[in-house]
Amino acid sequence: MTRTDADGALDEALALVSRTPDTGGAGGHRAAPWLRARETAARAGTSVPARTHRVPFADALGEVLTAPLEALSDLPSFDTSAMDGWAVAGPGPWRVRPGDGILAGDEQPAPLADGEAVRIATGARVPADTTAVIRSEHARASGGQLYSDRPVNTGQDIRPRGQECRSGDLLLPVGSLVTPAVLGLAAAAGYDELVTRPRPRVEILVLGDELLTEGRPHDGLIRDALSPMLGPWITRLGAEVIGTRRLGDDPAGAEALLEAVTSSTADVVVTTGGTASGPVDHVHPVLERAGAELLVDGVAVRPGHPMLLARIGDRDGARHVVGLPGNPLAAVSGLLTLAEPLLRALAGRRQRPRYTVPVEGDVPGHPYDTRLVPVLLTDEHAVPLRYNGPAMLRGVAGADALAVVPPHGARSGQELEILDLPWASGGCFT
Ligand SMILES: Nc1nc2c(c(=O)[nH]1)N[C@H]1C(S)=C(S)[C@@H](COP(=O)(O)OP(=O)(O)OC[C@H]3O[C@@H](n4cnc5c(N)ncnc54)[C@H](O)[C@@H]3O)O[C@H]1N2
Ligand code: MOO
Repeated sequence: MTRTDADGALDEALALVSRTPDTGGAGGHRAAPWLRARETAARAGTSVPARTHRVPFADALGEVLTAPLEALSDLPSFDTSAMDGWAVAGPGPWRVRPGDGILAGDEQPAPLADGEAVRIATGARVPADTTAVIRSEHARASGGQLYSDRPVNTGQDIRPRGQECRSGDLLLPVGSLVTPAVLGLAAAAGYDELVTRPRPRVEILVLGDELLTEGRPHDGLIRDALSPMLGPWITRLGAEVIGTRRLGDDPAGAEALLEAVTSSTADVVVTTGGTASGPVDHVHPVLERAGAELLVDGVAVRPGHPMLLARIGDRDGARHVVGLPGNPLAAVSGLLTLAEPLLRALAGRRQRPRYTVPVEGDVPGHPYDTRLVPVLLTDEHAVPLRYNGPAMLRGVAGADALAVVPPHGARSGQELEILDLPWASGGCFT
């Protein structure tokens, strides 16, 4: 890049379309501070009453429990050998019981007599009156007698019934995220199905006449970069995407948008484009016609400042609309600022813990607004990436996270809040 190019790209990244504080791109409405916008989105989701369903394990993965996970039996449900070796009763040496010994899954074995030993496998039921299990590598059998190489402690290598839990114990509370480990625990505790909160349903509407669905850009037309990106991204945020549709900028597109925001079966309608105040920017007028309440109308963040969040209907039957700006990195900014906290809350999930990382190198800031900048994460630093202009995906496509840069920028080494990208955090089981 020449210096002039770099300056131009930076200006665009900062999107200095408005140099006045507190005005968003959305028709001069007051822009919400970035952090407050995220909190508003989270609160909007929390205010929607939770639904609940009973589903097989595969469908429960990634949802949260709406009923406590209580043990359906003691775990372990019988006194269990923790090692391959010998079950013994009383002090040694011991008489070896003839036969093959006891394997995992066998019926309850006959009790041991005092001074008796029987071969036993890991996971097998220990006979009544067993006082200890001796590992095979610590014992010698010879002439029908068993000898231990080392002192034997009462109870050693026996997992007593109920060691992990008693039947009825609370294993996990309501609100726990169903992870693969939770599925394992639930299976061990005797469950076949789980009672969870259904993931929020999302419909995606991509607005714009200039969008091509295949081939190379030509004649002023560009490829739709958002349809391929948003569905899988929103799925990884823990939602169920019920469809992605493209709508034109003409009156028919506006009517279809009105129909969708007023009667979609989705909990959340995500739109892209049309958030600004251009001649064919339909989102605001349509939301007004739909009687929507604008919860966030512009955010003091670059890129993405015209993003919005609206609610249609009362709390019990509320549907939310997240309006993402059309510029692709601005849309990513809206996803992380509004869609993610809203969807987490609607899914009953905790908001992600906040954390900071020192940034490598100085980062220019916007005079009034927060910036979100794609970064790579090393062991020590967040390294800002180039190609972070609002219309560019080149930076974020190679990024682990976005760094939150406060107004006026950051000095090298300054701690910046980090928003992990869903695939980098690896925290999504969808
Ligand atoms: N007078 C003003 N103009 C603009 C302002 C402003 O404050 N005053 N804000 C600018 C900013 S910042 C953004 S971001 C955009 C937001 O615009 P819209 O949400 O109305 O989006 P569009 O105008 O429809 O598109 C903007 C841009 O993005 C391209 N785009 C749209 N959809 C896609 C897609 N699916 N894939 C790839 N690219 C897409 C579109 O072609 C435009 O280039 O408004 C600025 N203007
Ligand atoms: O620059 Mo705009 O802020 O791309 O959303």
